[in-house]
Amino acid sequence: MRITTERVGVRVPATSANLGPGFDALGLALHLVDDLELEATTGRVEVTVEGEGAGDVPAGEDHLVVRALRRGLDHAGAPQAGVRLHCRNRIPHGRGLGSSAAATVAGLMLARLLVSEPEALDDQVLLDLATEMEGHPDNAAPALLGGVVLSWTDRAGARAERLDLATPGDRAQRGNGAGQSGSGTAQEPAIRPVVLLPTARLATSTARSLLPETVPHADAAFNAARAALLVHALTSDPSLLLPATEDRLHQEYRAPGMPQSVELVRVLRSEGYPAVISGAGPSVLVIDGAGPDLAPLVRRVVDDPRAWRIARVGLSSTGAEPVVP
Ligand SMILES: Nc1ncnc2c1ncn2[C@@H]1O[C@H](COP(=O)(O)OP(=O)(O)OP(=O)(O)O)[C@@H](O)[C@H]1O
Ligand SMILES: N[C@@H](CCO)C(=O)O
Repeated sequence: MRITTERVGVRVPATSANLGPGFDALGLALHLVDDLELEATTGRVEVTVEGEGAGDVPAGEDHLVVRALRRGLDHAGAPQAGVRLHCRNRIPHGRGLGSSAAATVAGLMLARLLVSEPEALDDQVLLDLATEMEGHPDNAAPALLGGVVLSWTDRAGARAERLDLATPGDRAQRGNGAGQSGSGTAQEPAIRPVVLLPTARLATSTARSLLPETVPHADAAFNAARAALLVHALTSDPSLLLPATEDRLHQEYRAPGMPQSVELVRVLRSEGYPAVISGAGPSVLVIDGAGPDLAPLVRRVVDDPRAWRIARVGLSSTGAEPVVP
Protein backbone atom coordinates (compact mmCIF):
# COMPACT_ATOMS: atom_id res chain seq x y z
CA MET A 1 0.00 0.00 0.00
CA ARG A 2 1.29 3.47 -0.92
CA ILE A 3 0.30 7.04 -0.26
CA THR A 4 -0.70 8.28 -3.69
CA THR A 5 -2.52 11.54 -2.99
CA GLU A 6 -0.81 14.50 -1.37
CA ARG A 7 -3.65 16.86 -0.52
CA VAL A 8 -7.03 15.68 0.77
CA GLY A 9 -10.00 17.20 2.59
CA VAL A 10 -12.99 15.95 4.55
CA ARG A 11 -16.18 17.41 6.04
CA VAL A 12 -17.69 15.62 9.04
CA PRO A 13 -20.91 16.33 11.00
CA ALA A 14 -21.67 16.70 14.69
CA THR A 15 -23.78 13.91 16.17
CA SER A 16 -26.12 13.42 19.09
CA ALA A 17 -26.04 9.97 20.69
CA ASN A 18 -28.47 7.97 22.86
CA LEU A 19 -31.67 9.89 21.90
CA GLY A 20 -32.99 9.02 25.39
CA PRO A 21 -33.41 5.25 25.77
CA GLY A 22 -30.92 4.16 23.07
CA PHE A 23 -27.83 4.34 25.27
CA ASP A 24 -24.69 3.54 23.21
CA ALA A 25 -26.97 2.46 20.33
CA LEU A 26 -28.90 5.30 18.67
CA GLY A 27 -27.57 8.54 17.23
CA LEU A 28 -28.24 11.21 14.62
CA ALA A 29 -26.13 13.53 12.50
CA LEU A 30 -26.57 17.30 12.72
CA HIS A 31 -26.05 20.16 10.27
CA LEU A 32 -22.97 21.41 12.11
CA VAL A 33 -19.65 20.43 10.56
CA ASP A 34 -15.89 20.45 10.93
CA ASP A 35 -13.83 20.93 7.75
CA LEU A 36 -10.34 19.46 7.59
CA GLU A 37 -7.55 19.70 5.03
CA LEU A 38 -4.46 17.57 5.08
CA GLU A 39 -1.22 17.57 3.14
CA ALA A 40 1.14 14.58 3.32
CA THR A 41 4.72 15.82 3.75
CA THR A 42 8.20 14.49 4.43
CA GLY A 43 8.45 16.69 7.51
CA ARG A 44 6.97 16.67 10.99
CA VAL A 45 3.37 16.91 12.14
CA GLU A 46 1.99 20.44 11.98
CA VAL A 47 -1.59 21.08 13.12
CA THR A 48 -3.43 24.37 12.95
CA VAL A 49 -6.93 24.85 14.35
CA GLU A 50 -9.52 27.56 13.70
CA GLY A 51 -12.69 27.82 15.78
CA GLU A 52 -13.63 25.26 18.43
CA GLY A 53 -10.68 23.78 20.29
CA ALA A 54 -8.17 26.36 18.97
CA GLY A 55 -5.41 26.76 21.56
CA ASP A 56 -6.88 23.85 23.49
CA VAL A 57 -6.21 20.63 21.61
CA PRO A 58 -2.67 19.25 21.09
CA ALA A 59 -0.86 20.46 17.95
CA GLY A 60 1.25 17.35 17.28
CA GLU A 61 1.06 13.55 17.25
CA ASP A 62 -1.41 13.58 20.18
CA HIS A 63 -4.05 15.46 18.17
CA LEU A 64 -7.04 13.13 17.88
CA VAL A 65 -7.34 13.52 14.10
CA VAL A 66 -3.64 12.65 13.69
CA ARG A 67 -4.03 9.62 15.99
CA ALA A 68 -6.98 8.37 13.93
CA LEU A 69 -5.09 9.03 10.68
CA ARG A 70 -2.14 6.97 11.99
CA ARG A 71 -4.51 4.15 13.03
CA GLY A 72 -6.07 4.15 9.55
CA LEU A 73 -2.70 4.15 7.73
CA ASP A 74 -1.41 1.33 9.96
CA HIS A 75 -4.54 -0.73 9.35
CA ALA A 76 -4.16 -0.26 5.58
CA GLY A 77 -0.48 -1.22 5.73
CA ALA A 78 0.51 2.19 4.36
CA PRO A 79 3.66 4.02 5.46
CA GLN A 80 3.30 6.82 7.99
CA ALA A 81 3.99 10.30 6.65
CA GLY A 82 4.56 13.79 7.92
CA VAL A 83 1.35 15.81 7.82
CA ARG A 84 0.24 19.41 7.63
CA LEU A 85 -3.32 19.42 8.98
CA HIS A 86 -5.66 22.40 9.10
CA CYS A 87 -8.97 22.11 11.03
CA ARG A 88 -11.87 24.54 10.72
CA ASN A 89 -13.90 23.39 13.72
CA ARG A 90 -17.51 24.30 14.39
CA ILE A 91 -18.47 21.36 16.61
CA PRO A 92 -18.06 22.39 20.28
CA HIS A 93 -15.94 20.05 22.40
CA GLY A 94 -17.13 18.21 25.50
CA ARG A 95 -20.81 19.19 25.06
CA GLY A 96 -22.32 15.89 23.94
CA LEU A 97 -22.24 16.71 20.23
CA GLY A 98 -19.82 14.00 19.15
CA SER A 99 -16.73 16.16 18.64
CA SER A 100 -14.38 13.27 19.44
CA ALA A 101 -16.21 10.90 17.08
CA ALA A 102 -16.12 13.56 14.35
CA ALA A 103 -12.36 13.99 14.79
CA THR A 104 -11.84 10.21 14.78
CA VAL A 105 -13.97 9.56 11.70
CA ALA A 106 -12.32 12.52 9.94
CA GLY A 107 -8.80 11.18 10.63
CA LEU A 108 -9.74 7.71 9.38
CA MET A 109 -11.36 9.11 6.25
CA LEU A 110 -8.32 11.28 5.54
CA ALA A 111 -6.25 8.07 5.68
CA ARG A 112 -8.62 6.43 3.16
CA LEU A 113 -8.29 9.40 0.81
CA LEU A 114 -4.48 9.32 0.91
CA VAL A 115 -3.86 5.67 0.05
CA SER A 116 -3.58 3.78 -3.24
CA GLU A 117 -6.23 1.17 -2.30
CA PRO A 118 -8.99 3.03 -0.43
CA GLU A 119 -11.15 -0.13 -0.33
CA ALA A 120 -8.84 -1.33 2.48
CA LEU A 121 -10.53 1.39 4.55
CA ASP A 122 -14.16 0.92 3.50
CA ASP A 123 -17.10 2.09 5.66
CA GLN A 124 -17.18 -1.16 7.66
CA VAL A 125 -13.48 -0.88 8.50
CA LEU A 126 -13.84 2.80 9.39
CA LEU A 127 -16.79 2.03 11.66
CA ASP A 128 -14.83 -0.76 13.39
CA LEU A 129 -11.74 1.39 13.90
CA ALA A 130 -13.74 4.44 15.07
CA THR A 131 -15.72 2.26 17.49
CA GLU A 132 -12.51 0.76 18.85
CA MET A 133 -11.13 4.28 19.45
CA GLU A 134 -14.38 5.71 20.86
CA GLY A 135 -15.44 2.66 22.89
CA HIS A 136 -18.98 2.67 21.45
CA PRO A 137 -20.42 3.20 17.94
CA ASP A 138 -23.38 5.53 18.58
CA ASN A 139 -21.63 8.77 17.54
CA ALA A 140 -19.21 7.30 15.00
CA ALA A 141 -21.96 5.54 13.00
CA PRO A 142 -24.06 8.67 12.21
CA ALA A 143 -20.85 10.73 11.77
CA LEU A 144 -19.93 8.25 9.03
CA LEU A 145 -23.34 7.55 7.48
CA GLY A 146 -25.51 10.63 8.24
CA GLY A 147 -29.19 10.53 9.21
CA VAL A 148 -30.45 8.58 12.23
CA VAL A 149 -28.50 5.38 12.83
CA LEU A 150 -28.97 2.32 15.02
CA SER A 151 -25.64 0.73 15.90
CA TRP A 152 -24.45 -2.25 17.92
CA THR A 153 -21.43 -4.49 18.28
CA ASP A 154 -21.04 -8.23 17.95
CA ARG A 155 -18.06 -10.57 17.90
CA ALA A 156 -17.20 -9.51 14.35
CA GLY A 157 -17.15 -5.79 15.21
CA ALA A 158 -19.47 -2.82 14.90
CA ARG A 159 -22.70 -2.83 12.91
CA ALA A 160 -24.94 0.03 11.82
CA GLU A 161 -28.32 0.43 10.15
CA ARG A 162 -29.59 3.80 8.97
CA LEU A 163 -33.28 4.31 9.74
CA ASP A 164 -35.74 5.14 6.99
CA LEU A 165 -37.33 8.13 8.68
CA ALA A 166 -41.00 9.10 8.74
CA THR A 167 -41.86 12.09 6.55
CA PRO A 168 -44.29 14.97 7.18
CA GLY A 169 -46.72 13.07 4.93
CA ASP A 170 -46.65 10.07 7.31
CA ARG A 171 -47.37 12.38 10.23
CA ALA A 172 -50.33 14.01 8.45
CA GLN A 173 -51.72 10.61 7.49
CA ARG A 174 -51.61 9.50 11.13
CA GLY A 175 -53.29 12.70 12.29
CA ASN A 176 -55.98 13.04 9.62
CA GLY A 177 -56.74 9.51 8.52
CA ALA A 178 -55.32 7.41 5.70
CA GLY A 179 -55.27 8.95 2.26
CA GLN A 180 -54.49 12.53 3.34
CA SER A 181 -51.22 13.86 2.08
CA GLY A 182 -48.98 16.08 4.21
CA SER A 183 -47.19 19.28 3.30
CA GLY A 184 -43.47 19.20 2.51
CA THR A 185 -41.55 17.04 0.11
CA ALA A 186 -41.84 13.27 0.34
CA GLN A 187 -38.16 12.75 1.23
CA GLU A 188 -37.92 15.39 3.97
CA PRO A 189 -37.81 13.77 7.45
CA ALA A 190 -40.58 14.77 9.88
CA ILE A 191 -38.22 15.53 12.77
CA ARG A 192 -36.46 18.88 13.24
CA PRO A 193 -33.76 18.50 15.91
CA VAL A 194 -32.93 21.54 18.04
CA VAL A 195 -29.89 21.69 20.34
CA LEU A 196 -29.78 23.69 23.58
CA LEU A 197 -26.09 24.30 24.01
CA PRO A 198 -24.49 25.49 27.27
CA THR A 199 -21.04 27.02 27.54
CA ALA A 200 -20.22 24.49 30.30
CA ARG A 201 -18.40 21.29 29.33
CA LEU A 202 -18.62 17.77 30.65
CA ALA A 203 -16.06 15.17 29.52
CA THR A 204 -17.62 11.91 28.36
CA SER A 205 -15.26 10.02 30.68
CA THR A 206 -16.63 11.97 33.68
CA ALA A 207 -20.25 11.44 32.59
CA ARG A 208 -19.61 7.69 32.18
CA SER A 209 -18.01 7.49 35.63
CA LEU A 210 -21.38 8.59 37.11
CA LEU A 211 -23.15 5.49 35.79
CA PRO A 212 -23.76 2.51 38.10
CA GLU A 213 -22.23 -0.90 37.41
CA THR A 214 -25.66 -2.55 37.45
CA VAL A 215 -29.26 -1.36 36.98
CA PRO A 216 -32.57 -2.79 38.20
CA HIS A 217 -34.10 -5.36 35.86
CA ALA A 218 -37.31 -3.30 35.70
CA ASP A 219 -35.35 -0.28 34.43
CA ALA A 220 -33.61 -2.38 31.77
CA ALA A 221 -37.00 -3.70 30.64
CA PHE A 222 -38.42 -0.15 30.64
CA ASN A 223 -35.60 1.07 28.38
CA ALA A 224 -35.80 -1.92 26.04
CA ALA A 225 -39.47 -1.14 25.37
CA ARG A 226 -38.80 2.59 24.92
CA ALA A 227 -35.83 2.04 22.56
CA ALA A 228 -37.96 -0.27 20.38
CA LEU A 229 -40.81 2.25 20.47
CA LEU A 230 -38.39 5.01 19.50
CA VAL A 231 -37.43 3.20 16.29
CA HIS A 232 -41.15 2.89 15.49
CA ALA A 233 -41.76 6.58 16.32
CA LEU A 234 -38.86 7.74 14.15
CA THR A 235 -39.71 5.54 11.18
CA SER A 236 -43.53 5.50 11.27
CA ASP A 237 -45.26 7.63 13.88
CA PRO A 238 -43.49 10.72 15.30
CA SER A 239 -46.56 11.46 17.48
CA LEU A 240 -45.10 8.79 19.82
CA LEU A 241 -41.76 10.58 20.29
CA LEU A 242 -42.52 11.80 23.81
CA PRO A 243 -43.17 8.37 25.43
CA ALA A 244 -40.54 6.85 23.15
CA THR A 245 -37.75 9.07 24.51
CA GLU A 246 -38.14 8.18 28.20
CA ASP A 247 -34.96 6.82 29.79
CA ARG A 248 -34.01 5.21 33.09
CA LEU A 249 -30.47 4.04 32.32
CA HIS A 250 -28.28 7.14 32.21
CA GLN A 251 -29.79 10.65 32.31
CA GLU A 252 -30.83 10.89 35.99
CA TYR A 253 -27.63 9.13 37.14
CA ARG A 254 -25.68 11.86 35.40
CA ALA A 255 -27.64 14.75 36.95
CA PRO A 256 -24.89 15.57 39.51
CA GLY A 257 -22.57 16.40 36.56
CA MET A 258 -25.15 18.59 34.75
CA PRO A 259 -28.06 19.47 37.08
CA GLN A 260 -29.45 22.30 34.91
CA SER A 261 -29.42 20.20 31.75
CA VAL A 262 -31.34 17.39 33.43
CA GLU A 263 -33.82 19.89 34.92
CA LEU A 264 -34.25 21.47 31.47
CA VAL A 265 -35.05 18.02 30.03
CA ARG A 266 -37.64 17.46 32.80
CA VAL A 267 -39.35 20.82 32.18
CA LEU A 268 -39.30 20.55 28.38
CA ARG A 269 -40.79 17.05 28.60
CA SER A 270 -43.51 18.24 30.98
CA GLU A 271 -44.39 20.81 28.27
CA GLY A 272 -44.65 18.04 25.68
CA TYR A 273 -41.25 18.31 23.96
CA PRO A 274 -39.30 15.08 23.25
CA ALA A 275 -36.19 16.40 25.01
CA VAL A 276 -33.20 14.27 25.99
CA ILE A 277 -29.62 14.75 27.12
CA SER A 278 -27.46 14.88 23.98
CA GLY A 279 -24.83 12.15 24.19
CA ALA A 280 -22.99 12.35 27.50
CA GLY A 281 -24.22 15.95 27.93
CA PRO A 282 -24.44 18.67 28.95
CA SER A 283 -26.25 19.81 25.78
CA VAL A 284 -29.96 19.06 25.51
CA LEU A 285 -31.46 17.73 22.29
CA VAL A 286 -35.09 18.35 21.42
CA ILE A 287 -35.57 15.61 18.84
CA ASP A 288 -38.43 17.47 17.21
CA GLY A 289 -38.33 21.12 18.24
CA ALA A 290 -40.09 22.72 15.28
CA GLY A 291 -42.66 25.32 16.24
CA PRO A 292 -42.78 27.56 19.30
CA ASP A 293 -39.83 29.55 20.61
CA LEU A 294 -38.00 27.52 23.29
CA ALA A 295 -36.23 30.57 24.77
CA PRO A 296 -38.88 31.37 27.46
CA LEU A 297 -38.62 27.80 28.79
CA VAL A 298 -34.83 27.97 28.88
CA ARG A 299 -35.00 31.33 30.70
CA ARG A 300 -37.39 29.83 33.25
CA VAL A 301 -35.08 26.93 34.13
CA VAL A 302 -31.41 27.90 33.88
CA ASP A 303 -29.48 30.25 36.19
CA ASP A 304 -27.79 32.20 33.41
CA PRO A 305 -29.65 32.13 30.07
CA ARG A 306 -26.72 33.99 28.45
CA ALA A 307 -24.69 30.81 28.99
CA TRP A 308 -27.10 28.85 26.76
CA ARG A 309 -27.57 28.99 22.98
CA ILE A 310 -30.53 27.59 21.07
CA ALA A 311 -29.22 26.06 17.84
CA ARG A 312 -31.83 25.03 15.27
CA VAL A 313 -29.21 22.96 13.50
CA GLY A 314 -31.47 20.35 11.94
CA LEU A 315 -30.77 16.80 10.82
CA SER A 316 -27.94 16.07 8.37
CA SER A 317 -28.69 13.31 5.92
CA THR A 318 -25.02 13.18 4.90
CA GLY A 319 -22.19 11.79 6.96
CA ALA A 320 -18.45 12.35 6.51
CA GLU A 321 -17.60 13.21 2.90
CA PRO A 322 -14.51 14.10 0.92
CA VAL A 323 -14.08 17.75 -0.08
CA VAL A 324 -11.64 19.17 -2.57
CA PRO A 325 -8.90 20.89 -0.52
N1 LIG B 1 -11.78 18.28 16.46
C1 LIG B 1 -11.01 17.80 17.45
N2 LIG B 1 -9.67 17.84 17.35
C2 LIG B 1 -8.90 17.35 18.33
N3 LIG B 1 -9.35 16.83 19.49
C3 LIG B 1 -10.66 16.78 19.63
C4 LIG B 1 -11.56 17.24 18.63
N4 LIG B 1 -12.81 17.06 19.07
C5 LIG B 1 -12.71 16.49 20.28
N5 LIG B 1 -11.44 16.33 20.64
C6 LIG B 1 -10.96 15.77 21.91
O1 LIG B 1 -12.04 15.08 22.51
C7 LIG B 1 -12.46 15.75 23.73
C8 LIG B 1 -13.96 15.78 23.83
O2 LIG B 1 -14.42 14.47 23.77
P1 LIG B 1 -15.62 13.97 24.67
O3 LIG B 1 -15.88 12.56 24.26
O4 LIG B 1 -15.35 14.26 26.11
O5 LIG B 1 -16.82 14.91 24.24
P2 LIG B 1 -17.68 14.98 22.93
O6 LIG B 1 -17.14 13.99 21.92
O7 LIG B 1 -17.71 16.40 22.52
O8 LIG B 1 -19.11 14.56 23.45
P3 LIG B 1 -20.01 13.21 23.31
O9 LIG B 1 -19.06 12.05 23.11
O10 LIG B 1 -20.78 13.12 24.58
O11 LIG B 1 -20.89 13.47 22.14
C9 LIG B 1 -11.89 17.15 23.62
O12 LIG B 1 -11.67 17.71 24.89
C10 LIG B 1 -10.59 16.90 22.84
O13 LIG B 1 -9.58 16.43 23.71
N1 LIG C 1 -23.37 6.80 24.51
C1 LIG C 1 -22.30 7.64 24.97
C2 LIG C 1 -22.25 8.87 24.07
C3 LIG C 1 -21.13 9.81 24.42
O1 LIG C 1 -19.92 9.43 23.85
C4 LIG C 1 -22.55 8.05 26.41
O2 LIG C 1 -23.68 8.46 26.70
O3 LIG C 1 -21.63 7.97 27.22
